[in-house]
Amino acid sequence: MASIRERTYIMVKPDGVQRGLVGEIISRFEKRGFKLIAAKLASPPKEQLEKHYADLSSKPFFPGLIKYMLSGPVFALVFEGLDAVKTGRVMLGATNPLQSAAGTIRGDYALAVGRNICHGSDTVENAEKEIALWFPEGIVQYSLLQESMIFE
Ligand SMILES: Nc1ncnc2c1ncn2[C@@H]1O[C@H](COP(=O)(O)OP(=O)(O)OP(=O)(O)O)[C@@H](O)[C@H]1O
Repeated sequence: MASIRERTYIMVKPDGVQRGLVGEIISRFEKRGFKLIAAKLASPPKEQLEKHYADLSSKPFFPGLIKYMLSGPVFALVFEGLDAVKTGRVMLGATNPLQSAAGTIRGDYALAVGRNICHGSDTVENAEKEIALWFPEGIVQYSLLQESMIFE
């Protein structure tokens, strides 16, 4: 059964930050009912981005992906809530924005796969690894007072 304590790592990529979409992306997750438990603007070193995307290191687009991710700051976020990983991916839309449904973040704000605005964890296991990589200092613990209005 899906947990209401499931966590996902969401990252606004450099194009999303430059285009002023940080607030919009946070707002969509907050309005959906997800609890914001960590957030920061960061300029990560190349090694951290290579670690984050290690599973793609053999892809031909990998060098371009790392260059793009190094082109400006990213905004790192962790949200908690029911089925956060899968629902977060649905909210982001398909990897290639040309295939992303309207109403999704990529479907509303992006056109190119190499400029697709945001990242979202693809499994619960990867989410936990990514949260540890991006927030070694830990996340913020607090109670969401409106929780009984979001979950049964
Ligand atoms: N064919 C491609 N050309 C250029 N960039 C690509 C291509 N495929 C993927 N990417 C970039 O690599 C990122 C990671 O690809 P992956 O297949 O893991 O998709 P994803 O899980 O939807 O994306 P993300 O991990 O960023 O959420 C994509 O979001 C995109 O920025």
